[in-house]
Amino acid sequence: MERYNLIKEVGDGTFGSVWRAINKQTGEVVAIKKMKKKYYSWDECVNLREVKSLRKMNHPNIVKLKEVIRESDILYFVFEYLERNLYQLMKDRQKLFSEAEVRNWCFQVFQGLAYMHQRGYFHRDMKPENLLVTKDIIKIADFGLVREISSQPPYTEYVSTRWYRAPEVLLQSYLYSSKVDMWAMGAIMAELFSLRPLFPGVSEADEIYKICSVIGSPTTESWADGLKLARDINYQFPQHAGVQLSVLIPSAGADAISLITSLCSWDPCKRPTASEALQHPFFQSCFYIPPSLRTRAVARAPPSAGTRGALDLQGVRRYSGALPNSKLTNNFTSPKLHPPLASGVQRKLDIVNQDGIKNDKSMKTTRQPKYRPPGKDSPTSMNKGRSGRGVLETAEKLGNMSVGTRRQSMGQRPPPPPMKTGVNWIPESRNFMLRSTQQIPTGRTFTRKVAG
Ligand SMILES: Nc1ncnc2c1ncn2[C@@H]1O[C@H](COP(=O)(O)OP(=O)(O)OP(=O)(O)O)[C@@H](O)[C@H]1O
Repeated sequence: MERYNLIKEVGDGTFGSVWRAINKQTGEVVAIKKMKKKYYSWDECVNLREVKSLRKMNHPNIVKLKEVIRESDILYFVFEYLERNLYQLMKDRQKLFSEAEVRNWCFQVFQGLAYMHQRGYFHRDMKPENLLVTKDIIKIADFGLVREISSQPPYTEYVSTRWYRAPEVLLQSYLYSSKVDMWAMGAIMAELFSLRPLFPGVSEADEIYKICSVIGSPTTESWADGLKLARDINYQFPQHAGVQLSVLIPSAGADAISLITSLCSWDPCKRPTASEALQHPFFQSCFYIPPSLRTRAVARAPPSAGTRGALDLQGVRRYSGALPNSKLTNNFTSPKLHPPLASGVQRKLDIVNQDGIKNDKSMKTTRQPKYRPPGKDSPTSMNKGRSGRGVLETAEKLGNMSVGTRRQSMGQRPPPPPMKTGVNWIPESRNFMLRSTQQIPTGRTFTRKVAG
């Protein structure tokens, strides 16, 4: 760690604090995540999901893990640095993003997701804070909860941040899939358009209530498996007709509404895959630029979601035309805006901003209340879903609360050193190496609050 100068703490997550740092040798700016838990052997470290999955991923829209360092039983991840996360961008925003901006970001994120899912992983904690942005480029970060698709269910940890949590996870299905990331993307897309969360539940039960209020309660047609899942735990969905998303998100065009609708389908099977989403008409004006061409492209066009200006790039493939399925149809029927949806949400943010200034004021935009997303439901970030709670307890909790509450490039590297205690390494795909340091001071703690 003596190779790095730590500049400033830029994030404080469940598992670690993140610092902006500079590599003294190369001058490169990096992000260093100092894990909160202690690691007493390398074996423990290499088995971490974040390490195992990120080692295998090399994609322009997935944050690069450059190096892993273990020193004095503290584990540090060295990532490429990105300027801001999407939540920070939205929080500071005074006017709505243009559709072109939303399209460009989403196109890139879906490319990252398509790559990840095709490589056999799903993220499980997609949220604006985990999408990092530098200029036009957006990358998926935080692989702490990533899962191998081939891993055997049941998945007993209760994952993801509430507002972006898929209904099957809320209902504690043992069998969820990469489609949980697609649900989250629907919610994130809507939020990018409106600068307010689509399903801002204040509890798990309220989360389901909010979802029902917006997309209408599930039916046999829309999610037969979900009704069965609910029956199995003795849970009754609150009954709502739903609203027109186009009314709720007036700044989104018809194609965007169609894609959000499709992503936020009750039934995971009815949500498009990431690759299918890339083919949606919403992205008709986007051009896929293969990663190998992106360095060349970057000087002339946004790197991942090319605009028409990128047409002359060699090797550019155009996605166009509608998907040949009915999943993309907006099938909302009720024009009635449910009262909770109109009320908005008031939250407080208590976090250090980019300039290191602690901000605990209520966040407000000119158009709607600013907000602070919830943390995960437990301090450890994962609730032990079924292991700590029986299904009856879960149903009771959901029932009681819903009814009546209204419901990261390194230069030349030496060959990989042997992995042993006290030796640091860099993932194989990016070469390994190790040093030692003590430079990261004990992390300060920032608290986040959700007001009211
Ligand atoms: N590569 C990076 N470049 C710049 N900032 C980063 C980087 N990685 C993380 N951050 C910042 O640190 C925050 C927390 O990082 P991260 O999500 O990896 O930590 P975590 O402990 O896993 O958090 P969580 O509570 O979401 O699980 C991010 O929201 C982001 O603002």
